[in-house]
Amino acid sequence: MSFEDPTIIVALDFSEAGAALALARRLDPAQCRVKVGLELFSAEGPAIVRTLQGLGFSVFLDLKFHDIPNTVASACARAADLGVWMVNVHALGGARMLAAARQAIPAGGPRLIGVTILTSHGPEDLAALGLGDSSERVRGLSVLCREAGLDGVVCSPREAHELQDLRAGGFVLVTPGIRPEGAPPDDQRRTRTIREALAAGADYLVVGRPVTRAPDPSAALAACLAEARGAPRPVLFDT
Ligand SMILES: O=C(O)c1cc(=O)[nH]c(=O)n1[C@@H]1O[C@H](COP(=O)(O)O)[C@@H](O)[C@H]1O
Repeated sequence: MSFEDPTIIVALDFSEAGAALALARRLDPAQCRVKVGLELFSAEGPAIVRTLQGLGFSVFLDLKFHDIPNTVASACARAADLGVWMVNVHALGGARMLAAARQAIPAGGPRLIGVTILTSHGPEDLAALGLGDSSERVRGLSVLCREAGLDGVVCSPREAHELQDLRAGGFVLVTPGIRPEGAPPDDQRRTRTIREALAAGADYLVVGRPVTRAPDPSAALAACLAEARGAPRPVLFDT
């Protein structure tokens, strides 16, 4: 892990700016990035993004856009205006929606990432949705995202090792569903530890409650960083 490229993204899932900023101020922007998701953005809007940027954080705007191509493209353009580091859309929006999102983000704008299959989905959820096996589905959607020119995907750390061939050329794997050994999964279903996720070839790890709801969030993040530093990483052969 280097100063320029923190691997861990802390999910600031809070209901208002005060709590989110109190937590952010205990974190070091050189050590982690932060994610603003549906809850915090719905409460505080673009202002919270700008405040976090002002504190020195690069921000992943996680609003998981999923709509008709024109609507998603316009939303991506507005996200790019905010100067965020990363933004995501649902891969299940399909090839035309992904292509429209890609076109809407200017060169040098945020990294555009496709959410494949949510890490909260287990086999029963996938069966009920008619989506079948998660690894096959994640691979198919990841290929779709790559073909549309996206910069990477969100997948579970359980699928990361099967997507290593797609990482050539800088396509990144972002993995939420991170839980320390023995910790409760909460609503997540496809989880792994930090060490396992990095060993499987994830590029960025999204960590929420294990840090933000810890009695000492700074110590919890320090433990995550130590685990990340000690993790083996697969060698990436660029073809
Ligand atoms: O796109 C995401 O960030 C995301 C995708 C996914 O499949 N699963 C998932 O958990 N997330 C987000 O990652 C974070 C995980 O939080 P914790 O479960 O608290 O670690 C939440 O903010 C989710 O919204």
